[in-house]
Amino acid sequence: MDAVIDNDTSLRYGGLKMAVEEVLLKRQVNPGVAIGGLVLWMFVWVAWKSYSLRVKVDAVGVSPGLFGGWRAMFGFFPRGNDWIAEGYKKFSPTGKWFQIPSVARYMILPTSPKILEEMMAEAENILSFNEALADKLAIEWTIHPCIKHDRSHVKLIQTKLSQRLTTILPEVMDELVLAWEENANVGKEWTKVQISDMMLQIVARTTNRMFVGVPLCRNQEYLDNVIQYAGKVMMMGSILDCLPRIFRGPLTNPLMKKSYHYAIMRKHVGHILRERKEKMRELGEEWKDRPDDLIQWVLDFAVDEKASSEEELIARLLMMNFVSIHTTSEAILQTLYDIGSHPELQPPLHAEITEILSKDGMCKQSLTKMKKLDSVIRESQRLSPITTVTMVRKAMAPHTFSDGTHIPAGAWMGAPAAEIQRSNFIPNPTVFDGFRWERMGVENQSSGKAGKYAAVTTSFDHLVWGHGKYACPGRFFATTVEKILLSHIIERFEVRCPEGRPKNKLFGMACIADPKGVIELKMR
Ligand code: HEM
Repeated sequence: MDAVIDNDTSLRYGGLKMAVEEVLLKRQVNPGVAIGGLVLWMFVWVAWKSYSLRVKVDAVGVSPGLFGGWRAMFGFFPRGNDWIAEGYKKFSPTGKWFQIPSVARYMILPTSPKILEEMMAEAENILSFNEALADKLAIEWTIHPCIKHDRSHVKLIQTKLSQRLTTILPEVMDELVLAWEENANVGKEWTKVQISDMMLQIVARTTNRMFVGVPLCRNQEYLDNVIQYAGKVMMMGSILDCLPRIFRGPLTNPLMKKSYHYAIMRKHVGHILRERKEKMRELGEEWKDRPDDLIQWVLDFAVDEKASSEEELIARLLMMNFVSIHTTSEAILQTLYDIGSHPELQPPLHAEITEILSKDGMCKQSLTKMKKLDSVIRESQRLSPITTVTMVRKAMAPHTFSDGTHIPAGAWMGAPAAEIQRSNFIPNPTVFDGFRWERMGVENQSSGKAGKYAAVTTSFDHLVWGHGKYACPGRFFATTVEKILLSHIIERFEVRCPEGRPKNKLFGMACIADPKGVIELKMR
């Protein structure tokens, strides 16, 4: 299959090259002049973009001089997070905004909670979350235009997936345990485990038990395909986002072998989609016992012929895998690194988990009762969020905030989430204190505010999932999967990080758990 696609790609390249040469020959344009013109055009395009989107907000990370901002763009990946920390420290005491350069654009960051509230409340046609998300991941190219134009996948998560969470628990549990036992080979001796890749496999398989069921969720080719594709959307999306639109179409396939990944999906789910469609046609509303999985949900949510085409249905399946696998796996990895480097947390966690499971077994109520575990998960995400900037918005129209800050159409803004979460609204904010949220929950029990400190609860102080109407709709599912797997590990194993907590990799606005990090496990 790979070879076919490689041929396909080289044919496409060859075809493209010939077509370009033909046009240049016909118009008698020298190729050198054409390349020079293209470079000049790109230069003018970037200059025009920077000029039209300028805002009266202090910049951080920009060195002095005419091309300071441009030079700074290239420092964004290694230093972007340092700039945000520097800007937040400098400007948050006065509630001012600041901006940092990234390769694709400037990101404007308010520090005042009041402005964040205004930003969140603004209508989608003024400050758009969907446009920002679609641009950031070049979603029309990396996945499919239907994802941008029809947000039914969000509705599907909020309704079908959430309703199914309680009933699916035994299946998720079953798959997690099986996947863990098959991947981790740990006995009574301390055993070193490089956990990152293993966690991706386990989460992908478990998530797909819900999405596509058995046996497909255990098919290695299918799993590798959805894992690899999800990783590529993230990486290639950021590259394509930096380029003018006209380059995105021709470059997507060579960069990410999209047609190869779609072909693998067709191979594994194409026949299931066809069979289900046939049965839907045959039985219509009379088909009462239709399967309760993602494949059926995307079929049920498809409103017309185009939306129920194989291509768009596969795009939805890939999108769901993209939003769930790496995010959830990263969060589990970060929590395991924190638990392993704080051995004092393990006896109370173990006691809580064994007591609850021995009384009630694994069910939704048991997971809700695991307050210590919930607290550790929230604390881990607070200090190691998957992205250090959330609530990103793209201005679709010029907008002036209540403090007089004017934002032109096309400018981008977001909340400096990681810095807000490390600020002084809690004691010792830079220290990892695993049970702080459980204690705060107990203190606030009488006022009925205990839920305020749960891992899934968002606020302007806790932005790991975003906040407001676009907050992550998958956070209930993700936290459920996290709790099941972590409680299984803690119940059976001791965990330690012999070389200290593996350090996070900060890259632009991303915060990634060390993929080479090692933990040690020993059966209790
Ligand atoms: C620990 C795991 C996860 C983390 C940390 C996470 C985080 C986020 C964040 C930060 C956003 C953007 C919100 C904003 O910036 O305002 C988001 C959006 C989103 N997440 Fe998650 N997520 C996780 C798991 C999941 C899962 C498991 C699903 C699906 C089942 C999911 C589905 C989505 C979707 C569809 C959006 C876009 C929402 C929209 O378009 O309105 N996420 N997530």
